[in-house]
Amino acid sequence: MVVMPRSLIGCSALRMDTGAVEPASTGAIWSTPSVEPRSISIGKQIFCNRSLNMRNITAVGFDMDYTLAQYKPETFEALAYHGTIEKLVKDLNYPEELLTWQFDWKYMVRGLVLDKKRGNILKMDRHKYVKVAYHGFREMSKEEKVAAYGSTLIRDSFDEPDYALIDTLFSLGEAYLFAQLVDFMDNNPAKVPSGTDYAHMYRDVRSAVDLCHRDGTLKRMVAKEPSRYINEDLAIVPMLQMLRKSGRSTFLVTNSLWDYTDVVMNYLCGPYMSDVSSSHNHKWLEYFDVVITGSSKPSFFHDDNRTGLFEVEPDSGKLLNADLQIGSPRSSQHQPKPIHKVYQGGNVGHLHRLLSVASSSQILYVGDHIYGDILRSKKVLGMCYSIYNVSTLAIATCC
Ligand SMILES: Nc1nc2c(ncn2[C@@H]2O[C@H](COP(=O)(O)O)[C@@H](O)[C@H]2O)c(=O)[nH]1
Ligand SMILES: [Mg+2]
Repeated sequence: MVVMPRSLIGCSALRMDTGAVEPASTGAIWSTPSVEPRSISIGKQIFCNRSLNMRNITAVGFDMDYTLAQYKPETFEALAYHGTIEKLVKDLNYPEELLTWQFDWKYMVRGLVLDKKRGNILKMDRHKYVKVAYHGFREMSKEEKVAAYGSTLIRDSFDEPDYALIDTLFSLGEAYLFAQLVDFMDNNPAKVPSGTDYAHMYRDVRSAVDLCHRDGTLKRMVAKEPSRYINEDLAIVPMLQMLRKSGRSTFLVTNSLWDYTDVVMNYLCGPYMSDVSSSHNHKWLEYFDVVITGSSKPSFFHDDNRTGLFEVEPDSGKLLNADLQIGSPRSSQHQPKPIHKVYQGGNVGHLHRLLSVASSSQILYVGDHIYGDILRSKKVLGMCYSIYNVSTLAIATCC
């Protein structure tokens, strides 16, 4: 029997496995405590909002970061948090005392919304009614909430540019830092750079976080010691093997670039590979038919996306022009699969050709990002999409 990888089950499973005890003061404010004790651990429960006939699925694909690779928030998000503070202090003139701040990785959860202008953190229901609102770390009264967000009849869109959605686990650190900065500015207005308001602080945090992802602050550290930042998951390889044995193609589409993807996937598939010591061991590629790195999701899923596709030479990382046949694939029988399997860029049309699938409805894609991985693809293409680790729930499939 193949066990569902922990990475595809939900982050609460991950927390339980670490043995961490939830402090009463944190983590609970955004969620309703469960009334009954569960006899089955959350890591083994399966949730779904509709069924999917796997008989129609010929290719199953995965996102990498926070889908196959479950980062340890206590180390990975803390790294991002401290890296961001360093940039705020060194490059953007924030006071040095920020360097002593600590990050509570259990405090924020996905699904929250930041009100950039007012410095508030909101939890709302599906009708966009603000249920819980904090200004920094202070809970707002009902009167304050009504004054800011109106009565039940008037709804804001709660969207960009005035609001930011905390919709990936990558955003937990920046949401926490934003709340800290709001409190800090309220209490020490003279200590923040002049002309700064809440929205300005949010922009500073966002650009510092963005830089941490781009300049190697995070990826260099993960590459040095993957086990410190990523949970080992022994169920990933058997799951991929099971899918391939069933005759389905498997693929990876990630926004990470090749060098980092290779590090992370080597680590995740490492226990199943004979020689993980070699940095040029790309044995993990045998578990996939196609690997697309630097995919720039969500635009990867736009049907009008004209981003070029490159072949990646795995040993050197060199990019070569990819020579794919033009035209749409007609049927899976007539299209020989290309022999190269690592690519950068491209779009969903290239993916179809590489997999030799004629229709998006034959593809199941598993991702963690509700907008980047799921909504975009489903809305634009009608691809068969699946979310496995949405918040602490697990599986939602939609065709
Ligand atoms: N430049 C930025 N990159 C970011 C940010 N948040 C996450 N990331 C990077 O995106 C990919 C996600 O890959 P996927 O496998 O989930 O498609 C990974 O490399 C992250 O480091 C950001 O704010 N800015
Ligand atoms: Mg991801």
